[in-house]
Order: sequence, then structure tokens, then C-alpha cells
Amino acid sequence: MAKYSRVSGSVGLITLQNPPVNALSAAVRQGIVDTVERALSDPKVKSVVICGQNGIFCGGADIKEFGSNMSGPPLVPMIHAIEAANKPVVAAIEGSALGGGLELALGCHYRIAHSKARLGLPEVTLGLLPAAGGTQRLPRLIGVPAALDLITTGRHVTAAEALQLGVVDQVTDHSTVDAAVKFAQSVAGKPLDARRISTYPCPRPSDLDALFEGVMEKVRQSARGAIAPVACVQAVRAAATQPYTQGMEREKELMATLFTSGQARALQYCFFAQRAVSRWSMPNGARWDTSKPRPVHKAAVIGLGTMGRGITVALAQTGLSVIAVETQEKQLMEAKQAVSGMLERGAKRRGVAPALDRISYSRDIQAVADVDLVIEAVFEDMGLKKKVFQQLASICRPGTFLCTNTSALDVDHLASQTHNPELVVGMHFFAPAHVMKLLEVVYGPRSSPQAVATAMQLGKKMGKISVAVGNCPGFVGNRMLKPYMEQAFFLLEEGATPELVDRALEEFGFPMGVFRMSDLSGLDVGWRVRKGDGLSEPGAPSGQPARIRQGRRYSPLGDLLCEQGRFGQKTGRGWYQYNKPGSRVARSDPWLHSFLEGYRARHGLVARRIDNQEVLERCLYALINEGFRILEDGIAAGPEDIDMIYVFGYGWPRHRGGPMFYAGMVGLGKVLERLEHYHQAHPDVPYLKPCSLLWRLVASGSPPLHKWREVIKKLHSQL
Ligand SMILES: CCCCCC/C=C/CC(=O)SCCNC(=O)CCNC(=O)[C@H](O)C(C)(C)COP(=O)(O)OP(=O)(O)OC[C@H]1O[C@@H](n2cnc3c(N)ncnc32)[C@H](O)[C@@H]1OP(=O)(O)O
Repeated sequence: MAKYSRVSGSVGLITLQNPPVNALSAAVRQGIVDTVERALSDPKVKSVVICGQNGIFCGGADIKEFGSNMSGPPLVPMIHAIEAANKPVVAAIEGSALGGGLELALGCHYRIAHSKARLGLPEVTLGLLPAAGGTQRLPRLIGVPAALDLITTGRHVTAAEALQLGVVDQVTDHSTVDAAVKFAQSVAGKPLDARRISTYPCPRPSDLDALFEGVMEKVRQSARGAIAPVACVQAVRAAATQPYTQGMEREKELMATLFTSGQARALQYCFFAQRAVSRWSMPNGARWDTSKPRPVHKAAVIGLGTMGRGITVALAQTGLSVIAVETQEKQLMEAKQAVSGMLERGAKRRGVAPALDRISYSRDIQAVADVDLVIEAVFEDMGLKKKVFQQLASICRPGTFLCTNTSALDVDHLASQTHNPELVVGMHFFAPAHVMKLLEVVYGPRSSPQAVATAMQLGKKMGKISVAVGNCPGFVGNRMLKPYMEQAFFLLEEGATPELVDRALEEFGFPMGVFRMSDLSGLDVGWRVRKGDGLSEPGAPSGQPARIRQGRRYSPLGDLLCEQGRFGQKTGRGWYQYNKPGSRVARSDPWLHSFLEGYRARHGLVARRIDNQEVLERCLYALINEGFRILEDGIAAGPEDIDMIYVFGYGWPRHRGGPMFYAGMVGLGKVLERLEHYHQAHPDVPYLKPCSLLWRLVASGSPPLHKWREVIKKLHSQL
């Protein structure tokens, strides 16, 4: 809806009304059309101001409408009518002017923004392009290079940058609507021809071809298979090379392709899923809206290895006081230096003062006595962690939340070391903890809703996408990684190379294939876990039993590499070779290839040709199957939780929506059929056996993802 009033005698004021972000729903578009007509036909009105209610101009088109049959007046003619008006129209921009919201403002003759406002064309992040004239007006207004930057990245700019670029005409620290009304009065009756952006010639850079080729190459490289950024470049190129009307035709044509693409659906799903995961629930019925978090002002981090340092930085940057504890003097000194460096670099990037004085360092764990919340981040060893939790239980004042950053160990077992297991949760950060967006908040059977709510709120404050999950080995992310990596190892045994597997996964859209990733994170990490699980025995005898553990197929390839001291990048050798330890450029390693040949020969394995399709199906469907098991077990409340964990923590390409969304796109029947096929070929691999929830969903007609919870509920009620 849009409200209309006449203010200061001669200014028609149109207020967009669609909480919370005044999205351009059909009703709002109709409201704009009606009120603009009313203002233009009222002889008392000499100029018009468009603003949004509740301190936000407009968050763009209503994304919820995209899935349905769109009705109501279309945006393009509506914006053209505003631009063609014979009375000046001024946009008063507070809060945000994004997507269609900014395109609406670009159709106005003047734009006045509040100093705290943010502007942008983020359509590319939704798999779209700014198709209400944005790709044609913005380059005409601010030039081709700047428009390409904003449109292909979707980044939001501050009012100050918008003023510098020429997107807005004026910035105010005071009431934007008052400033816009005053301004509208001052321009009433003035000629408007020079204010209609669509009539501007597009500035044509002299090196046009080179410019577009360079941008296109950069965009293709970073897009990892996403089509929208490429279409954005093509649309802006039309602005630079064709008259406005033809440019608009090209914009429409490109948008039509994007609008119906699976990628747009995936990205729009991610937009809502990212927000939905904050509305967490636990199997015992506890929920986000009935659980009150406790404020956390002072926190402690125990253990200042890589993870502890990153967590300390993230907490200090959030504004908390932090006690950072490391018992070894040398490590403490090194950590202090590293943390200060990270804080200084971060502060420089953001143009703020480094939060160095928020941190006190100590070698004595007694220093954490008066904090609100502790995050334990010591070495991944149950014995050591148990000792720390016993100490914390006796040192911390009553009510202190005790959190562990373990990536796989039993949170409940740690909780049982304390007098108040209800105050214990996992806060599983991802390395580097001050950069990575994901936080798994792990609740055990005894964790209180308040402890979960507090960890979730702290995660949000830290700028993380926090996902609440149940306690099981590996939680959600690492549990699903196990079958994925296992399949990759088996593919090597059967004839693939690390290069072939990685290429298939990188073409799918992962930033790194499984073997390059394993080299980066260190092969010894998994080795230690496998040893702990009794799977890896150094020097296991060759022959068939070496490839069977606990009655199922096992690949000792990773263990054999570790036995050779090949831990990945840090040792300069792993699945690939590197120029020197610590170097990041992976090169194919002839040693590894002949090692694989020797291994196959020793075990009587005959290499066969493996194609990309098999790599993807076996690695991804095994991972997805485990995702269904996780839903079946109630470890994740819904598919969105799993998808956001994979998008934000494991490099799953966002334009493919996450593993569970992807399964829906491929078709649950097809995933089931391929898993059955592979399980028949490899009956000794339980991860390939389709789980009951997948069978159940297919039997229920493969409902859309938002209906899966109903099927899961039914399944649980029958157990
Ligand atoms: C074939 C031709 C078709 C032509 C179609 C024309 C195409 C136009 C292109 C567009 O305009 S696409 C939309 C572009 N806009 C955006 O991408 C902005 C998205 N929103 C945001 O970035 C943020 O929400 C915000 C505006 C910066 C506000 O952030 P804040 O942190 O304050 O709140 P949120 O939690 O993010 O959002 C609150 C609430 O509002 C919902 N929401 C936000 N934006 C939209 C939107 N554009 N459409 C529908 N709903 C929106 C969001 O989902 C939250 O809802 P919840 O239920 O509370 O989770």
C-alpha cells in the first residue's frame, strides 16, 4: 500500500507502507501508481516526495511473490511514468533503498539520502539482475565501471559513497523527509529534461571491449558457475552499446532467462533459509520465541591455538570483554601477538580502532571466575577437555554458560563433568573463526533452552549464521562430510585421481575439491579421528583385510599418506605437491599417481574409467543420504538448517541452494534410484543405502522441501 498526503501546501507526499521493509508487493505497486496519478492531477501539488514508512525507503521487489503468478502493475512502466512526470519527484531515502527500491529512486528526478542509509542493487545475489531499468539507468548516471561493480557484486554502498558516485544528490543527518520536502519545494516548476536518467547518453569508455572482456573474465572466475553475474555484465554492455529502448529489451530478455532458472530459485531459497534458521526449535519443544537468552558482556576463551585465537578476535570485535587463557607461556606470547595482528588488520580494513584493550590474557584458568560465558577451545582430546570442564565447573560463578568448540566430540559427555549440565552447549566455529560465517550451536539432551538461546544470540551478535543442531558424532556438517570423503577415497581406489575428483567438484561449484581441501586443513586431523575410532592402525598388513573395518569397506589411503608424513600443505606434500611447506599452489604429484597404481596392484584392484557424473553422484548423494538420516534422527530440525550449514561452512555453491535443496531439484526419486544403483554395486558401503526418510518422501510423491517437516513428523510419530 502507499499513503498519500499533501504537505507544506504544495508537496504531494507518497509513503510506501508494507512492513517490515516496504517491499514492492502488488498492493504497493498499485498504491504507487494510484498516488502518483493523484499527485500529478492535483493542481495544488507542484512537486512530489516518495518515502517509506518506519525509517526504511524500500527493500526492493517482494521476493515472496516471485514463486507465484505475479499480478498487479509491473515495475517498469510504473517507474517510466514517474520519470516522465511533469512535476519534480524526489526520493527520500532512509534505511535501505535496494533492488527495485533503488530502481524506483533512479526513476525519480532527485534523490536525497540519510547519512545512515544504504543503497544497492543486490539482485545478483538472488540469481537475478536489476530488471526495472537498473542496468540501463545506473551506468548512464555513474558510468560503466562503477555500475558494473555495483550490479555484478550486489554490494550495498553507504550514503557517503552513493553521494561520491553520484547516485544521490544530497545527504542529510536530519529528517530525510523534511529535507526532501524542502528540496522538492525549491525545485518546483524547474525544467526536468536534464533530470530524466533514461535520456542521458551512456558514457562510453574508450577501451570498451577490453573493459568488458576483463570484467567478464573476472566475473566468470568468481561466479563458480552462477549465471546471474554473467547476465549482469551482458545487460550493462547493452547500456553502453545500444540506445536506451533496445537496452531495456535486452535487460528484459536476460531477466526472463534468469527469472525461471533453478539458480534463481536456489538463491531465493537461501535468502529465506538464512533467516529461517534463527527460528530454531529442539525436539523437546523448546523454541526460539519462548526461550529468553541471557545477556553476555564478558566471555572467556580457553586455549589459544588457531581456533581459540579466531574466537577471541571475533568476540572482541563484537564489543565483549574477553579473558583469553593459555597455560603455556610461549604459546600465550605467540597468541597475543597473533590476536593483536588480526585485530589491527581487521580494524584497518573497517576504518575503526582495534579492540586490543578488550582482551586480558592469562596463564591461569582462575581468571575466568567472573565471566558470563566460557568457550573452551583446547586441543581436540576428550581427556583434556574433560579436565578443563571439571576445572571450569569449580571455578566459574553459578550460572556461567560453559561452551565447547569441539568439532566432533560428545557435548553431553563434557556436560556430565559439570554440576550444571543444562548450562553446557557446543559452539562449533569454523576456521578461521573470525572470518567464517557459520556457527553450529550444539545442544545435548540436558542443555537448557536458555543456554541454546544465549549461544544463538551471541552468534548473531558476532555476525554469524548460527544453526542449532543436536549432539551426535560430527554434529551435522562433519557427520555429512564423512560419507562424502569416504566416496572420494573409494573413487581413487577404483581408478580416479585426486585431480579428476577435485575438477568434477570444482566444476559443480565448490571453491575447492575434497582433496585440495583436505591438503589445506591437514590430513592428520582426520587420521587422529580415525585412530580414535579404532579405524586406522599404522602399518596394517596389506591384503584384503586392510580394506575392511568393522565389517564394512574401508580405504586406508589417507592413513598411508599420513604414515609417510604427507599431511598436506603444511608439510609440502599430501594429495598434491607444493613448492615448499606452507605453500598454497597445488601441483599434480607423479609420486602420488604411482603410489595409487602400486596400491591398486597390491590389492588386486583394476582401475576403470570414472566420469564426472559418477564422482558427483557418489560423493554428493552419499552426503545427501546422510543429511536425510540427520533429519530422520531429529539432529537437524529441518532441511534449511542442513543447507545453511553447507553453504556457510563447507563451500556448497549458494546458487545450488545447499545439499537438501539440490536433492529436491535433482528429484528425490532420481537420488533414490542412483543411491540404490550404487549400493547394489557396493553392498559393503552402508552410506550408499538409501535411508528410510528418503524412501518415505518418495513414496509420499516427493513433496516440495517446505513440506518435508510434515513427513518427518509422521515418521517420528510412528517410531
Ligand atoms: C520477470 C520480471 C520480474 C520483475 C521483478 C523485478 C525485480 C526486482 C528486483 C528486486 O528488487 S529483487 C529484491 C532486491 N532486494 C533485496 O535483495 C533486499 C533483500 N533484503 C535485505 O537485504 C534486508 O532484508 C534489508 C532490507 C537490508 C533489511 O535487513 P534487516 O536485517 O533489517 O531485516 P531482515 O531480517 O533481513 O528482513 C526482515 C524481514 O523482511 C523480509 N524481507 C526483506 N526483504 C524482503 C523483500 N525484498 N521481499 C520480501 N521479504 C523481504 C525478510 O525475509 C524478513 O522476513 P522474516 O519473515 O522476518 O524472516
